[in-house]
Amino acid sequence: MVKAANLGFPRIGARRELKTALESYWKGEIGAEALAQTGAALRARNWARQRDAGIARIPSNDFSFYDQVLDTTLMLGAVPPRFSGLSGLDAAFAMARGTQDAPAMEMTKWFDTNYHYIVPELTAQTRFTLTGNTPLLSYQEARAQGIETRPVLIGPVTWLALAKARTDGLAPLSLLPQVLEVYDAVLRSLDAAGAEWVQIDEPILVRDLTQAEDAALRAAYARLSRCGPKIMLATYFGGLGDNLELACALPVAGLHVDLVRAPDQLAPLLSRIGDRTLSLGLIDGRNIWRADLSGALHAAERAVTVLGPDRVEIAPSCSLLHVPVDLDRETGLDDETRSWLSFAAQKLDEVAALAGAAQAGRQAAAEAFAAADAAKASRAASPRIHDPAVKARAAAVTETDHRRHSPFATRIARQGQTLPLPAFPTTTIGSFPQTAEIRTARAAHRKGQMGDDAYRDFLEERTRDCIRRQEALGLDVLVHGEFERNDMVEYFGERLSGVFFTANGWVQSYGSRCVKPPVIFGDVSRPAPMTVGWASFAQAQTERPMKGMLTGPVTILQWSFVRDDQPRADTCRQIGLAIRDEVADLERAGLRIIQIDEAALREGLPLRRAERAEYLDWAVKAFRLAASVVADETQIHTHMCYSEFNDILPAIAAMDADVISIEASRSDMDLLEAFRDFDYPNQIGPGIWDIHSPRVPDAADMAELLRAAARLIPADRLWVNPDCGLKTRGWPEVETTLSHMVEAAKALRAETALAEPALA
Ligand SMILES: Nc1nc2c(c(=O)[nH]1)N[C@@H](CNc1ccc(C(=O)N[C@@H](CCC(=O)N[C@@H](CCC(=O)N[C@@H](CCC(=O)O)C(=O)O)C(=O)O)C(=O)O)cc1)CN2
Ligand code: MET
Ligand SMILES: [Zn+2]
Repeated sequence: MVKAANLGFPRIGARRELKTALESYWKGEIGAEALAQTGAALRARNWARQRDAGIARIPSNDFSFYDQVLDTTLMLGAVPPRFSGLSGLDAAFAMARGTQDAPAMEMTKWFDTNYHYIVPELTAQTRFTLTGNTPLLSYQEARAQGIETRPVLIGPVTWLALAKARTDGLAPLSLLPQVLEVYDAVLRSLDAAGAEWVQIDEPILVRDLTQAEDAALRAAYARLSRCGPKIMLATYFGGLGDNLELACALPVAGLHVDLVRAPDQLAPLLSRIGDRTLSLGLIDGRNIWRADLSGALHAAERAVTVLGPDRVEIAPSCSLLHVPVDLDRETGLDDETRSWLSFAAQKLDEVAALAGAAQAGRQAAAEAFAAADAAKASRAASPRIHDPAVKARAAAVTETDHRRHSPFATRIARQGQTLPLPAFPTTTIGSFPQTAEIRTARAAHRKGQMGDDAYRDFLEERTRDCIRRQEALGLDVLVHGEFERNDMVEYFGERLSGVFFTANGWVQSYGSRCVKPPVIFGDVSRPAPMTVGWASFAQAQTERPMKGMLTGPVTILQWSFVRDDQPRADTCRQIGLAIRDEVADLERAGLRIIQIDEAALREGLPLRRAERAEYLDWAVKAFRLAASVVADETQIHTHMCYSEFNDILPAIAAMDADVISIEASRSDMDLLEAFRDFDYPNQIGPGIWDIHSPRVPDAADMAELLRAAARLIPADRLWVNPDCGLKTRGWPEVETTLSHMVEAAKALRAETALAEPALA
């Protein structure tokens, strides 16, 4: 029988119950017991919901209180010594968030998603021991509720490939044998407990593999296949490509493949899969469009014809972690829009309908198929999607639209005249604390309990206060604080045509932090200025330069759910034009510095090297299209966080921003080596404060980071700033740390004896 399967379900909860519980626990408002209960209730609800939807292969161990990669690190006992003495959840939270004595572990993006994982740290001293068998506990917990599950583990080779060695010359993969000891024990314990299958995720199989990774995969599965449970080896976020032979040679009982991103791999798989079970990832786990069930059924039927029904599973393309929980909570959408959409809960129904139809024909799920066909027809024809004026403008874009008037050297000299700044100028990345007071006021305004005038007065008051505090701290380039914004992408999504937003479409980004990605469904344009009012208001409050603050086209694209009926490059160019209009209006309003954040540029990089040049070409062009409208005197900044920059430096240089701020503190400025090696020509602000940790660094720490930076980058090109915006932090730590940061900048100015011209 064709089985309906799932690879993972969102754990944050339809009402973000986990977020609330975690943040209350961290504040000391609830105890460990209450937090554990919230977790258990979410797991129970998710298992029951999947069973009720008709899912036969239900995942367990897909839950995490913070991050599943971190949980794997804990399971392996690979806890860095600075966290020793802590155990269980408190160890996990200390590793993820840092403590005053122990800086947090690094955090970075999970493949090409906006989900962040905690990077495993390995040294020559790292030893592996099974510590806390959560896969087993979770399997038994579900079983006690009468639900048979397929435990999920991150594969040992992917875990090692994502790890970072802290000992020179240590190759993480050389530790595979020790790691496999632990996996071996876990799998045997699951076997003894009665688990027939386990799901092991090896998404690195969709990347270009090194020879060492290839060999590690062969060694790992030769061993793990002998531990008892049948292994469903899961790959996702792309096609197997030239790793297809390898994947089909591994001695596993089943293989899961992503047929949304790589539909063409079905044919070669059917001829090479041998006697394995094939799990068809046909329902998009990365987007929120209702599936084209009829199209998907063709693929499913081909597989059933070749393999027979017992060796076919139907599944989402990847874990449903990356989509919101339940469309039923979106009561504000019109019927047409709603008919186009599917969130995690609806995707379970789609999987079940497709499995039913693959087994017994489409009449077995006639209603679901009729609704899917109708939605497809309506999206193809809807006049709300196509705007001829936007298409014409995008088609008329020329090469010169992507170019600043003069090269960087000329621009920076002109900017120096109109914008006198000291050496090591200090600034922040944009947002200041989004306090409960601000969120409550926004919620009240949204519900109509606070009028427009009162809300504006309140925000003006907060903005003025923020500017006064920055002046008092002695910062050189100020920001308005972004208090009017719920999120740096959602705010723009709410103001652009061709985009709609949801009320509860939350997706986990890291830890307790969630985002509500806008939905780009049609041609994009800017009906009216989006930020000019707030930027002008802010500039009017101070003599110092104020940065206009925008989110760039690539980041808006990457952090939204995007229409799948035209190339992403085309959508991105339309957004680029909308932001260009905003940049022009900000300059006209008197802003001399404009920051265009491209935090997601690296994240959008295709996982396969062969596809990267094309992406970087259109992504950089969209940024330049947005930025190049200004005069030489106007300084363009950009900002990126959580990025491995090494492989995209030419593209970053090609963006030609006058100043870039980057996340660098958790990696101790390692990142800057790449900028030095590439001879990056423009100005850089390497972050010297890890703002994702509650830890408050002192001035000496930050000065030390600046000295490290100054050894790599000429001092007259360095800026001083945090890693990222300060929205998640509280005011006391912000004021203390920024005063330390200003002190560190002054220390460096004194040491390097660069002349410090007075502020205009
Ligand atoms: N889209 C996006 N992706 C990103 C980032 C980012 O800033 N944005 N930053 C990087 C790291 N990721 C992050 C993701 C989220 C947050 C974050 O702070 N998220 C907030 C939610 C932001 C938001 O949308 N806030 C809304 C809604 C807030 C809310 O929950 N309101 C309550 C009511 C509040 C009250 O009464 O107190 C409700 O609606 O129920 C607002 O301010 O208006 C959170 O999880 O807490 C930070 C970083 C990478 N990816
Ligand atoms: C995730 S990048 C954040 C940039 C934004 N300007 C902020 O400061 O919050
Ligand atoms: Zn950032």
